[in-house]
Amino acid sequence: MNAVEIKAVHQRYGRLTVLQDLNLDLAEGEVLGLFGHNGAGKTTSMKLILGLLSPSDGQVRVLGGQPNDKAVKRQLGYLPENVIFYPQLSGRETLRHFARLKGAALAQVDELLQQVGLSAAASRRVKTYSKGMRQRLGLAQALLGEPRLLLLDEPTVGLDPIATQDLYHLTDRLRRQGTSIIICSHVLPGVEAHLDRAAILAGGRLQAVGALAELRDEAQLPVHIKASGVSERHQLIKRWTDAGYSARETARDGIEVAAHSSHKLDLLRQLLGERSPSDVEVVQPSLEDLYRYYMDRAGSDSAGEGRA
Ligand SMILES: Nc1ncnc2c1ncn2[C@@H]1O[C@H](COP(=O)(O)OP(=O)(O)OP(=O)(O)O)[C@@H](O)[C@H]1O
Repeated sequence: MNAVEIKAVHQRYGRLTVLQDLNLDLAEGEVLGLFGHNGAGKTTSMKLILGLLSPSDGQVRVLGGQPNDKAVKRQLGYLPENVIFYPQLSGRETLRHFARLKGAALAQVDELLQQVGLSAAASRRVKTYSKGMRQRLGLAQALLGEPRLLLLDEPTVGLDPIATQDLYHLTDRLRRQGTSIIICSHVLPGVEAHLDRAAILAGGRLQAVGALAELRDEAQLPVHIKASGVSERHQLIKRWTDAGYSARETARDGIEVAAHSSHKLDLLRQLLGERSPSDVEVVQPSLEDLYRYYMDRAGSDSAGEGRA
């Protein structure tokens, strides 16, 4: 059974269609990144999964049931984009309040405060918390009741680099325990190593979904080979430029060449065999590169639709 099944969903607000024919599944224990521009439809998709909205058309099933079923809701955890708490309550009181609302064990509260690094601040009022601390409290709130499905909307906003890493280590651990997770984020660097698949939305349409390797295969973006300490690099650059590659000099006897992935090994052999570089790095297209590719493609598609 999939944790989430979204089939042929259209979502309209009045006359505005914000999701068009959305089809998306999430397997149990899978981590999916959901990306898209402002207004692409990410939060709307989350709200459909949470049962806060009913689809105008199509079907959404969550953990084998209806999203608004109470038994299903109890197994969901949600970190909203803007977390709002009662400022007068302490962190611990806040979590106890949410635990009661959710029917989760109060015994979890201190354990979760520790997990998100808020034990020392547990008795302080939330109004004295920094933005990052409030975000961590929001995360602890989402983890109450050991959810089988966790939805995280912009979870790293306000988190410092170590707290961001800790968050991703936590999602890694939850995934190993079988939790299904959807992460919506505009902060792409750092997240890709923690995803099974990425989904890219633009203008309410799903532009791409798959493992990063699959998206790389589809997008056919170039791999960049960078090397430093290359002897007689001008000859090599000339040879590669003549062969149609985009090659250039970089600092400190460096060289950089962009090539289709299928040419990578051949270029590496030439580089390593003849020029004995002091260092070599192969840079695959990043999630950001893929995101930009699919956004550009969506832009030119809709321009095409406009002309038709
Ligand atoms: N309650 C509402 N009534 C009318 N339109 C809405 C409502 N909620 C969202 N929208 C519109 O639906 C579209 C998708 O919004 P949504 O919040 O899902 O986008 P998002 O991808 O989460 O954006 P962001 O990255 O800015 O959070 C936008 O055009 C938005 O203006």
